[in-house]
Amino acid sequence: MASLTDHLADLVADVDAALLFSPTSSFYERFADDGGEVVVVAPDNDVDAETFVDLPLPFDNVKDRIRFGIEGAMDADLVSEGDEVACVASVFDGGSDAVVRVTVDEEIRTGIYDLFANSRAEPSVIRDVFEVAIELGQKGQKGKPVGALFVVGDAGKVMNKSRPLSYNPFEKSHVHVGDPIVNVMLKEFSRLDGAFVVSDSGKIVSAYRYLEPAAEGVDIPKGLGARHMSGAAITRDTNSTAIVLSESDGLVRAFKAGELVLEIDPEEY
Ligand SMILES: Nc1ncnc2c1ncn2[C@@H]1O[C@H](COP(=O)(O)OP(=O)(O)OP(=O)(O)O)[C@@H](O)[C@H]1O
Ligand SMILES: [Mn+2]
Repeated sequence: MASLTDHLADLVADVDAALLFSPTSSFYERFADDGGEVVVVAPDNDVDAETFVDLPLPFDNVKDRIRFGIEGAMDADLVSEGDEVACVASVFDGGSDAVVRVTVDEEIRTGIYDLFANSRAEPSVIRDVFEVAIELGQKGQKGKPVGALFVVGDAGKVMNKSRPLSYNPFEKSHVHVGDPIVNVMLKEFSRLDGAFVVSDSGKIVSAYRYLEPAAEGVDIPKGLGARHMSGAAITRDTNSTAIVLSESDGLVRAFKAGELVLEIDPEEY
C-alpha cells in the first residue's frame, strides 16, 4: 500500500516556487540547498534568505498571510499569473506545520500589499486607520452613512498644505490610532467636515483640516467628488497615504502618489 507521503506528494508536485513563511534558519537551509525557487516571507530576513519578501504585519489569519505573501512576491516579480506555489506556514505556535498549494492569480492582487509595505507610515498605523474606516462604513453614524477622510503619514507637510476648519480637538494631546478610546473619538468627529491628519507613527495630529493640495496631475475615477479629489491630490503633493470612506457609495478607497490603489466594500470585508 502506498504511504501517506506518496498520497500527499501531489500537493507539492511540479510547483514553480516554495514560499516559506517565517522559517527557522535550519528549515530554510534545507530548502536553499536544493536548487528550486525558494522565497522567504517574513517580518524580517533573519535567515539571510537570498530571495525575501517583507511581511509588513503578522496576520493571525493564515489565509490573509498567504494572500499578502503571494501579492508581495508578485509585486517583486518572483511569481506570476498561473504559477503553482507551495506555501509552507505555521498555523499553530511553533515551526512550519502546514502546506498550502496555490495557483497564482492576478485576481488576488488588490494593491493592499503595496499599500502596507511601501507607505511612509508604519504598516500597523495604515492597518488601524483602515480598520476604523471599514468599521465606520459598516456601522455608519447612528445608522446613517458617513464619510471620512484620513491622511496618514508625512503629517508636517500635510499640515502645511491644509488649513483648519475648526478648533483642533487633538491639539496638545498625545493620542494614537488603534487605541479603543481613539476609535470612538474618531467616529464621533467624523460627523464633521474635513480631514484627519495622522503621523507616520500613528499620532493623531489634527481633525477638521481643509486640504489645499495642487490638483494637477491627479487622475482619479470620474464621479468621485471633492473629498476623494483632495485626498488623492494630497498624496501627490506629500508622501502620505489617504484612506477615504465615501458617504455616497459606502466604499473605502486608498490613494497613493495621486492614484487610486485600493477599493474595498466594507460590507464584504
Ligand atoms: N479639500 C477638502 N479637504 C478636506 N475635506 C474636504 C475637502 N473637500 C471636501 N471635503 C469633505 O468632503 C465632504 C463631502 O464632499 P463631496 O461630496 O464633494 O465629496 P465626495 O468625494 O463626493 O465624497 P462622498 O462620496 O463622501 O460624498 C465635504 O462635506 C467635506 O467634509
Ligand atoms: Mn459627494
